[in-house]
Amino acid sequence: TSNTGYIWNTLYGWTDTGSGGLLPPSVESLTQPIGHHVAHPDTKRRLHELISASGLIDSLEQIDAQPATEADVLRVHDKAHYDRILAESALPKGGDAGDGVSPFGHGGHQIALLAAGGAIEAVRAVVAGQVSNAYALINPPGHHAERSTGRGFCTFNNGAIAAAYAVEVLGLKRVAIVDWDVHHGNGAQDIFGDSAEVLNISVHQDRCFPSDSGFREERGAGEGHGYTLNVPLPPGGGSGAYDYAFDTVVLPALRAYKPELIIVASGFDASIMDPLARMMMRSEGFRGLARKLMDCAAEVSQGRLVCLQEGGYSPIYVPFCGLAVIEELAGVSTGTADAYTPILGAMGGDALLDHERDAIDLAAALVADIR
Ligand SMILES: Cc1nn(C)c(C)c1/N=N/c1ccc(/C=C/C(=O)NO)cc1
Ligand SMILES: [Zn+2]
Repeated sequence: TSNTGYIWNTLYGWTDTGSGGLLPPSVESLTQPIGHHVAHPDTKRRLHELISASGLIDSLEQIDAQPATEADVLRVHDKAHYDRILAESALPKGGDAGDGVSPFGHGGHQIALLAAGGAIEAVRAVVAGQVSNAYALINPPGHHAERSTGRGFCTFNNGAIAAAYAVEVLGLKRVAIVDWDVHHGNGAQDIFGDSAEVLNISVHQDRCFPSDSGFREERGAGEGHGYTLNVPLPPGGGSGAYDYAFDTVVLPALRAYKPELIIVASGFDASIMDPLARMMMRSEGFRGLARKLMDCAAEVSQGRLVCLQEGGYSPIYVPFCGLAVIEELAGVSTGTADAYTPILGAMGGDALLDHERDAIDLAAALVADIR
C-alpha cells in the first residue's frame, strides 16, 4: 500500500517572528509595529488545520519529529554558526538567524532543531520504506541558510541537513533537491556546490531573493560542476511557465541523474496571493508539479519523495496550495474545492509566454552535463 508520512509539531506554530511586518518596527523610519510578520507561523498552522479539518489527516501516517543533534547540524553548518544560534537563543528576547532580518525568540534554537529533525525523520521513514513518500510541515524554513549563516528567515538548512543525513548516515550515493520555492535555493548551492552526491535544482523568480544569486551561470565547482542547476524565471509566471520548466529542465535532469531520493524544498510563495514574490501559481498548479515529481520518482527513485515546507506567506492561500500537494502525495481527494480558484483563475498566468519559454530553454541546455 502506498502511504504518505506527515510531520507537524505544535512548536512549529510557536516561532516568534517579532512585531515587524518584514523590517523591525522603527519610529525613525516610521515602520509601524504590526500583528503578524510576513513569516508569522499562523500561515503554516492554518495549513495544518486545513489538513485536519478536511479529513486528509486521517489518510496520513503521523511521524513524530525529534530534535536534530549538533552532529546532524555540523554535517552542513560550521560550528561558529551553530554556537551563535544557541548563544542568541539564550538571550531574553532571542536573536537573529544571521542577516539581521530573520528574528527568532528566546529558546528559538529548539524549534529550529526540531524543524531540521523533522526533515531527518521524514527522510529516514521514506528510505526505510515505512512510508512511500512524506510531507514535513516544518518551521522555521531552511533553504536560504548557508554553511556559516542563517538568512531569509532560515536558521538551519533543513533540506541540506536531511540530504547530508541520507548520504552520510543512510549511505545513499545520489540525492536530488528540487526547490520550487519562489526564492533561490542559495543555501544548498553554498553547502553542496562542490559535490556531485547532491544535485541541487532551483526554479525561482529571477533576482527576487537573494537578489544576487540563482543565475544559470552558477553551476557548482570541481566535482560538483553541473550539479547545481538554476532555472530563473521572469516575474509573472504561472502554471504555464512552471509546467514547461519542469517538463523540459527539472524532469530531464532527474532522469539523467537517477537520484535514490528526491527532496523537495516545498515553498508556496510562487502563489498568486503571496506578498514576497510576483508569480501567479494556484493550488492546482502546485498539484500538477507534485504529480510530475511523483511520476518521476516512481521512475528513478523507487517513489522516494520527501517534501519539506519552506516559504509561503499568504495565510489565506497557502492552506489550499499545501492541501493540493499533500492530497496528490497521498493519492486521496477530500473533495475540498479551492474556493479561491474561480477568482484567482480569472487573473491569468496559465499561458506560457515567449520570454518565459526563452529563459527556460536556456536552462534546458545545461541538463546535458548531468550524468
Ligand atoms: C527586509 C530586508 N531588508 N534587507 C536589507 C533584506 C535583505 C531584507 N530581507 N528581505 C527578504 C527576506 C526574506 C525573503 C524571502 C524568504 C523566503 O520565503 N524564502 O523562501 C524575502 C525578502
Ligand atoms: Zn521563498
